[in-house]
Amino acid sequence: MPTMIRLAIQKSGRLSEDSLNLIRECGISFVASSYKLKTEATNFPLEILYLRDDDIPGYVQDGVADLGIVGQNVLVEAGYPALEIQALGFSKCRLSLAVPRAAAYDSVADLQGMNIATSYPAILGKYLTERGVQANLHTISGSVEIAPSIGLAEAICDIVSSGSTLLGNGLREVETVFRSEAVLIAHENLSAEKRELLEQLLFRMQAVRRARRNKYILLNAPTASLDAVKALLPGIKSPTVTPLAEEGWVSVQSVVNEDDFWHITGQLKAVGAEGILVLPIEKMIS
Ligand SMILES: Nc1ncnc2c1ncn2[C@@H]1O[C@H](COP(=O)(O)OP(=O)(O)OP(=O)(O)O)[C@@H](O)[C@H]1O
Ligand SMILES: O=P(O)(O)OC[C@H]1O[C@H](OP(=O)(O)OP(=O)(O)O)[C@H](O)[C@@H]1O
Ligand SMILES: [Mg+2]
Repeated sequence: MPTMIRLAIQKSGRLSEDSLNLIRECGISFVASSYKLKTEATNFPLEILYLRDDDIPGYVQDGVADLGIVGQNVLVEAGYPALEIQALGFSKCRLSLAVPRAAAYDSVADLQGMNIATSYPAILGKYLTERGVQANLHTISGSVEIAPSIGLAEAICDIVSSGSTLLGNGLREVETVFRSEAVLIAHENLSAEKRELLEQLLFRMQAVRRARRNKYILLNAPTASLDAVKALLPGIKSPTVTPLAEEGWVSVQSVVNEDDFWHITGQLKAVGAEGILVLPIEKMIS
């Protein structure tokens, strides 16, 4: 039987959709069903396991799964940070300490002796110890933000993204303990065949991620402005320039980084560019 590589992803939750999208954008097809907890891809030797995210680091550490997609918060809390091989750029969030809105708070030293509710006792314990603070950590597995209002704790440490859960529960963020995003993790001793499959997957993931960070840009410019346009659009090697049917004009095609895009577009217009079109890129291979 040909070698298959086994990837564990979250069954349902904050990581699920982006994990499935990433696999699909890598050109891997499979039938996902909410009942089947294991599927095989039809066009790549990949088996997908759908699990609770907390279980994924342990399964990959033990080699039950070869690969996994999980938040760094869960990976570090489980004690296996060394399994990380690639940050994936989604599910970005932070683990923060928060106190009731009206509570006085100057510095982390104010947490000395307090009861703090969290689902991340290992990360929080290390953070407090490094700062010489001793607190009583109460480990709860969810709805942590409720703890102060029901008298369970005076502070909490939980995941924050927009901050609306804190706001809705009368809490204010006072310290960032840890920053997290989704990562690809791998078992440390993969066979040579599985390592080769991992390399192929990483190559595809990098092409997808580079494509997401860049846009394809097409524009018309007066030939007299070409040097100024070229200086703004370095492209992968250099921009493609073709003459237009109208004398004295050229069409320019290039790739721009999403972060620089609006800034560069303004400058292109200022040097005479017209008819600027911007298109998404599906894959980008260097
Ligand atoms: N609000 C958020 N914004 C961005 N990322 C988040 C947010 N909340 C959680 N995450 C990230 O997504 C991961 C999964 O979050 P989720 O809330 O789905 O976990 P869960 O409830 O523990 O799921 P499971 O049922 O699989 O145990 C978290 O560990 C974190 O890395
Ligand atoms: O800062 P915000 O944007 O409000 O996000 C933070 C909330 O998101 C997560 O919970 P989620 O909604 O995933 O529910 P869960 O507790 O069931 O995991 C996390 O546990 C926080 O409660
Ligand atoms: Mg979980």
